[in-house]
Amino acid sequence: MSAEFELIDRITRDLSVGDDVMLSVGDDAAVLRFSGDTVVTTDLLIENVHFKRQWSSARAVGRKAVAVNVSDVEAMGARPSSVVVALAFPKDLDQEWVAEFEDGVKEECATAGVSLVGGDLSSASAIAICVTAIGDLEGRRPITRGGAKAGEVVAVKGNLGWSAAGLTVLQRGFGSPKDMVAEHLTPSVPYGQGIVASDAGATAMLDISDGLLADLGHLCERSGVGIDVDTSLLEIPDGVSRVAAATGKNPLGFVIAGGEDHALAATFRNEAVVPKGWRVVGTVNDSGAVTVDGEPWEGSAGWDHFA
Ligand SMILES: Nc1ncnc2c1ncn2[C@@H]1O[C@H](COP(=O)(O)OP(=O)(O)O)[C@@H](O)[C@H]1O
Ligand SMILES: Cc1ncc(C[n+]2csc(CCOP(=O)(O)OP(=O)(O)O)c2C)c(N)n1
Ligand SMILES: [Mg+2]
Ligand SMILES: [Mg+2]
Ligand SMILES: [Mg+2]
Repeated sequence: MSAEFELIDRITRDLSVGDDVMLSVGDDAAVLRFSGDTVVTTDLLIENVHFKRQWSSARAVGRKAVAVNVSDVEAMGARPSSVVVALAFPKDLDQEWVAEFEDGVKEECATAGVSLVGGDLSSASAIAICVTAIGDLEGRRPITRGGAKAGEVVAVKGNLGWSAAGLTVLQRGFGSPKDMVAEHLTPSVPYGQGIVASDAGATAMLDISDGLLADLGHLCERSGVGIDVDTSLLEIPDGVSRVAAATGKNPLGFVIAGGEDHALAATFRNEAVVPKGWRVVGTVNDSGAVTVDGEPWEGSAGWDHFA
C-alpha cells in the first residue's frame, strides 16, 4: 500500500458512527440522513496562526479543530452530527504527530457526540487543517444572528477570557495558569447548550470566536440593534486577574475582547427565560452599536485576521 493510503487506513480503521450516517469513510463521499434541515459550517486552523507546535500537542490541535467547528453548529441551535477533517502537513513531519492529531480528533468527536465521516490528506509547507461540521436542526428553526430586538437580554454560556489569558502567557514563554492555557489549547465548548438556548426561545445566537464585543457587533449588525454590556454582571476569573496583573493589562479586555472563547452568546426576550447556567451580561437596545457600561469601548473589540 502507498504511504498515503496506509495513513488513511490507520486513521479510518476503527471509526464508529452515529445512526444518521448511512455511508461513512471509504467512498467518494459520505451519505447522511437527517430528520430536519441540515446545518453546514467550516473553519480553518493554520500553523502559527491558530496554534504553534511548541505550545500545543498534536492531540490538542486535533481536539481544537473539531471543537471550534462543532461550536458553530451549536450556535445555530442544531444537533451536531458529523465532521470531515482535511489535514495538510510537511513531508518530514513526524508520523507520530499525525497519529496523535487523529487521536485528538476522535477524542473530541466522542465528547461532542459527532461522527468522523471523511477527510483528506495532502503534503504542504506548513500544517493546515480544514474541518467541516454538519448538524441537524431536527425540526427546529435555525437561530441566526439576525433575530435580536431592543428590550431583550444578552446571555453567555461558557468561559470568557480564559483563552486569551492562556495565549498571553504562552506568548511570553510561560505555561501557567494551567487552566487558562488548557482552555486556549483545547476550548471547552458548551456542547448541547445550543439546543437548550433554542428551546428556551433564543432570538439570536452566535459563538464567540473573535471576542465578545466583536461578535456581539456581528449580531447587532445582522439584527439592526445595539447591545450594552454591563461589566458588573461579568466574572473576572482568578487566572485572568493574575495574567492581567503580571502583564500590566486590563483584565476586562481579556473577558470582553479576548477571542477563541467558543462560549455561546444569545439574546432572550427577558431574564426569566434565560436557561440555567447562562450568565446575563447585557441588554439589547436600538443604538445600533455595542457599548460597555454605556460607553464605546476604546480598545480592540477582538481578533481580525487581516488587520
Ligand atoms: N471564503 C468564504 N467564502 C464564503 N463564505 C465565507 C468565506 N469566509 C467566511 N464566509 C462566511 O462568512 C460568515 C462569517 O465568517 P466567520 O467570521 O469565519 O464566521 P464564524 O466566526 O462563525 O466562524 C460565515 O457565514 C462564513 O460561512
Ligand atoms: C499562534 C497563535 N497566535 C494567535 C492566536 C490567536 N487567534 C488566532 S485566530 C483567532 C480568532 C479566531 O479564529 P478565526 O479563524 O477567526 O475563527 P472564526 O471566527 O472563523 O470562527 C485568535 C484569537 C492563536 N490561537 N495562536
Ligand atoms: Mg469562521
Ligand atoms: Mg467559527
Ligand atoms: Mg474570526
